[in-house]
Amino acid sequence: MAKDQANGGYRREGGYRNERKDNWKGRDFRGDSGDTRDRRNFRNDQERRDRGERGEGNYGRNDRGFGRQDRPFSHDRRDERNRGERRPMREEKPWQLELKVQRWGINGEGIGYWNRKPVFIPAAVPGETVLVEVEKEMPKFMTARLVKVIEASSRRQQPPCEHYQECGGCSLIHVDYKGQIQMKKQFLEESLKKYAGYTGEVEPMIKNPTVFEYRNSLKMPAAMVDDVLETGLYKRDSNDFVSIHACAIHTRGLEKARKEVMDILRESGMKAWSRNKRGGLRMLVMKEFDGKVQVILVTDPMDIDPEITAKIMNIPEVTSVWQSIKTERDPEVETFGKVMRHLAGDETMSLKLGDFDLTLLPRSFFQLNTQQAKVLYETVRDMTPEGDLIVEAYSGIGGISMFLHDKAKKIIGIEGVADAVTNARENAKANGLENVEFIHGDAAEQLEEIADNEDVDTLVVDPPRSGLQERMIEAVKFAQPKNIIYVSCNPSTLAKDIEALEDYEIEKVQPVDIFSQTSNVEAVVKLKRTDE
Ligand SMILES: C[S@@+](CC[C@H](N)C(=O)[O-])C[C@H]1O[C@@H](n2cnc3c(N)ncnc32)[C@H](O)[C@@H]1O
Repeated sequence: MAKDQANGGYRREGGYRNERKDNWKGRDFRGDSGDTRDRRNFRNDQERRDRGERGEGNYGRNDRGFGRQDRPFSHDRRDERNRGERRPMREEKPWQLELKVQRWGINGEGIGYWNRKPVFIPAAVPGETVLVEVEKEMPKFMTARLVKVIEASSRRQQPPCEHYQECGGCSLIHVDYKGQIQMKKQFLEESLKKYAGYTGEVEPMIKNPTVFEYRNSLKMPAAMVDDVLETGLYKRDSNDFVSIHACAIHTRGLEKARKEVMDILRESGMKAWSRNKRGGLRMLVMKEFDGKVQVILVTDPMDIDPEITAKIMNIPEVTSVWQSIKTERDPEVETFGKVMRHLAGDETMSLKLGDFDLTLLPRSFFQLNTQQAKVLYETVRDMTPEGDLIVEAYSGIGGISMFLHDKAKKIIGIEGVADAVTNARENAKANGLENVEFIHGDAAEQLEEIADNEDVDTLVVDPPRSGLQERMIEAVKFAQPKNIIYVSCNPSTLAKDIEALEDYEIEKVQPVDIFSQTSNVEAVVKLKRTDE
């Protein structure tokens, strides 16, 4: 893709949607291409893989929904075996194989087979014939790096990103949008079938009208590269830092402001944190809503020069600057440390979502795609029956509860992050919603307490990727709501949770595309108690 020199990124004219497919035949792939944006995610994926969850039969047993040319043919596997590749002796590395890609993996990788063993190949597309280099052989699966596409899928497209081979964040960016939607729907269908025994309808995906430049927040680690402060990511399965100069899914406002913030930090002489020195930038976190940007500098213990803060505040889009101090004692998986300092501008971010004005503090969660958050909330509203009491567990800053305000006499949201509860209460008040209230606490504990005193008509849950904890499954069984609206960003945990709930059957499954270019799948499922 041509670079816009002045911008240091991509040409903006025409947007990314106009990117054309390339001829991929014979293209040489170098470097890694796994899920590397967030090491935490990678570890989760790796753990899942190690537990075998991602192995045989997880989904995509057939390539339903793909074009004829993409379908695996019955002779494919025999061909692979007949090619007679043998495992090389140690000294013969690298070990290369030519494989036919048979189906999708749950992280958007292609899966081929070698001697009946699944081979996970990031950046490969079902239907393709590829040359791969084996990276790892485990008892039940293998992982491999794509070296060359010998025969390309018609779904393959030129990724509009110079970093895509190293940054696995957008694990489907090499697939056209139709192919992305097919992969996601298939993942959802297969998960529901495998874990929940559901073979009914899955509604057509509600598409994302803005498939690039939609992501309203970024979290990027900092490092020194040739003595220059950079933000980027860690390569798959390693501690190797890669500078990211332009991201195709961050909003334009975020990317513009990020470049300006980094210029200011470099000019000021700020260094990246390193283990053997005190002070320094660990991570840059930024959010953009309605054209306004919040900057959060996550640092080792240090004072930030007020001149730096003033310069950052001078960037036209920036309305808020915070510092989070993170030490070795803070959990590595947490983005922020215990100490948050408000340095300048507004304390909260504000945004308009449909008819509602919402505010949020740095620690509060909000959906990564603002436009699709509204669509998601409207979908939840449309699928929620009227009743006396609706409880929303995992309510964040209260958006869903607020969208449901006229569906019940009372709506109670439960949220574990105190700042988010503060925001949710203020949001309900500011929007004049007297029947919507919020409790700070653990979803399971609070749901049990509510259900001890009142009948819950509908329970809405929107848990993290890990799904409902065992304790929450027990709490739901105790509360026995007539309906459950399950908002999920992970089909595997969604389907397992539905199975664990036992007394509920699926009435409707509505996928909503929120995270285009990535393999993340969002879905809203309506469940009804079977004895109702
Ligand atoms: C996927 S977010 C959904 C937030 C909200 N529904 C929205 O649309 O913005 C999950 C939320 O669950 C909260 N959470 C995670 N574990 C929790 C628990 N055990 N009890 C209560 N809230 C929890 C997180 O802080 C986060 O705000």
